[in-house]
Amino acid sequence: MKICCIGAGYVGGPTMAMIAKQCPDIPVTVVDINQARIDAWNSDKLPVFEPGLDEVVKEARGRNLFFSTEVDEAIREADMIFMSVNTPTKTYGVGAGRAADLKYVELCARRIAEVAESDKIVVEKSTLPVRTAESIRRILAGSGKNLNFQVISNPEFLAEGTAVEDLTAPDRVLIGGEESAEGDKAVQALVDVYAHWVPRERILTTNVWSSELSKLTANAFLAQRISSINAISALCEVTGANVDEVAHAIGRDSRIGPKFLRSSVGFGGSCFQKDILNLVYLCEHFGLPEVAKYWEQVVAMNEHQKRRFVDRMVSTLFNTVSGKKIAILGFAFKKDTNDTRESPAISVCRDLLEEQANLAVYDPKVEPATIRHDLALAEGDERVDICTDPYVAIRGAHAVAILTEWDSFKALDWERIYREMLKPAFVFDGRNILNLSDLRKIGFEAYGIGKGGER
Ligand SMILES: NC(=O)c1ccc[n+]([C@@H]2O[C@H](COP(=O)([O-])OP(=O)(O)OC[C@H]3O[C@@H](n4cnc5c(N)ncnc54)[C@H](O)[C@@H]3O)[C@@H](O)[C@H]2O)c1
Ligand SMILES: O=c1ccn([C@@H]2O[C@H](COP(=O)(O)OP(=O)(O)O[C@H]3O[C@H](CO)[C@@H](O)[C@H](O)[C@H]3O)[C@@H](O)[C@H]2O)c(=O)[nH]1
Repeated sequence: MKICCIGAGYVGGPTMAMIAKQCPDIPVTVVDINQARIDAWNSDKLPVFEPGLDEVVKEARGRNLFFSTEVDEAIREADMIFMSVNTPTKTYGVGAGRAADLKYVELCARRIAEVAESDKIVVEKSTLPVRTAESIRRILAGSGKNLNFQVISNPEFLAEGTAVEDLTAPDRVLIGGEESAEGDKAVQALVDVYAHWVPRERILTTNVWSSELSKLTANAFLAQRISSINAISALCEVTGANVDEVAHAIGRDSRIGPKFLRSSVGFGGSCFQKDILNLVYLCEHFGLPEVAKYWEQVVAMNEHQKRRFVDRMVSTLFNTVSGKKIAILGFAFKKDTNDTRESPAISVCRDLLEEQANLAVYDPKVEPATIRHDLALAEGDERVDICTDPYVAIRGAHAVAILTEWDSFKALDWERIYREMLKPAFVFDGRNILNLSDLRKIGFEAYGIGKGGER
């Protein structure tokens, strides 16, 4: 058995590194058209920051894990091909702003159809709309070759920042296949790969459509929990209730459970918004407008939460931030990642710039070039200073906004920060990681999400 994975991104790289680590008997080649990315995977500075990933890659790379740009060769040699390419929201034409753009997936399928010389199991690892396997099958069948192509679905549930942990001990692995003898054989081949380290009872097998739909559904449910608690946070702020206490109290009900109830400035990341919009589009496509509207509200509430955070900052800062220095702590969409895709920090910073604030941004892992790109800053734009030291970012600022829950922010010397800020010194904790009453004792005017301000 030989494995190839097309797409060496946040999913392809870590998942294949884990398979290679756990299955030393299986050669795994990860290919990508992006030469710089492949070079980085072959270097000491991996393109993806994930705790524990360096060790996993170092153990397997060169032994049975390879990164390459030789896409055709890897396809030809493999028995099983994972498609782990990006599936962003479509920005043009029919379904723009909602539907998933499947052009990269289709290109992969066409490439496989063109160069394959033997039977292949094609695994959908990318997140795809339900029934994509049908299109892939048709494209593969169009090759006119007398080969057996089995298309199975194996969505990935890892979260960034905990990818290695999630891949080492997944809650479940989901594999969906065609309901036929050939389909069962293909599913079994992938079950055998995961069974190297995942307990058999955690490997779920379903039909292919259930598997595809379960991925979108899982993300919709997860994001819905955040939007639900964030909706309640707005009510907490005007009533004197504390959203952390409410979350704790409801989470103790075993039917609700305590996880994923952290109120925040809003959810980010490359998946939640994209996947919900994809679900919304599918519902509309299948003539279910009420269902579409229901899920769309999860995204609308998230937009509202981000905007509400900025509005609260501006109104608290005497209704203007024009010309004021605001320190931004954290730019990644969550801690322990250098990924900024759909990070709430992007919209918060853009809105503050719109209000003519000057920003000093510090993030321990995000590259300055990424921040400049995300904020669409022109060369020499002096409104945003990207700092490598949090104390420099905060010195002389009117306010600090915490936008990512990096642990290091809790350990900062807040007494020193208070001394070095303008007074009154405001803290807006968009992640509820700081103890507001301690900050108030120091002298700060401190605000959290879902908590009243200085009283
Ligand atoms: N990021 C996550 O945490 C996460 C988790 C679960 C599922 N997913 C899903 O996994 C898929 C991949 O996500 P990602 O975050 O890894 O994306 P990514 O953008 O980091 O990586 C995708 C890679 O595919 C490459 N690629 C695109 N077309 C190609 C082609 N024709 N041939 C070779 N390489 C090609 C790109 O160059 C890129 O490096 C998406 O469908 C996403 O929704 C992502
Ligand atoms: O209680 C919470 C939990 C998360 N978040 C935010 O929600 C976003 C997403 O976080 P998380 O889900 O942990 O990270 P992702 O890497 O986006 O992972 C999600 O998206 C992936 C891609 O589809 C799935 O594989 C994962 O299962 C799913 O958790 C981040 O901005 C978090 O800060 C909150 O605001 N409150």
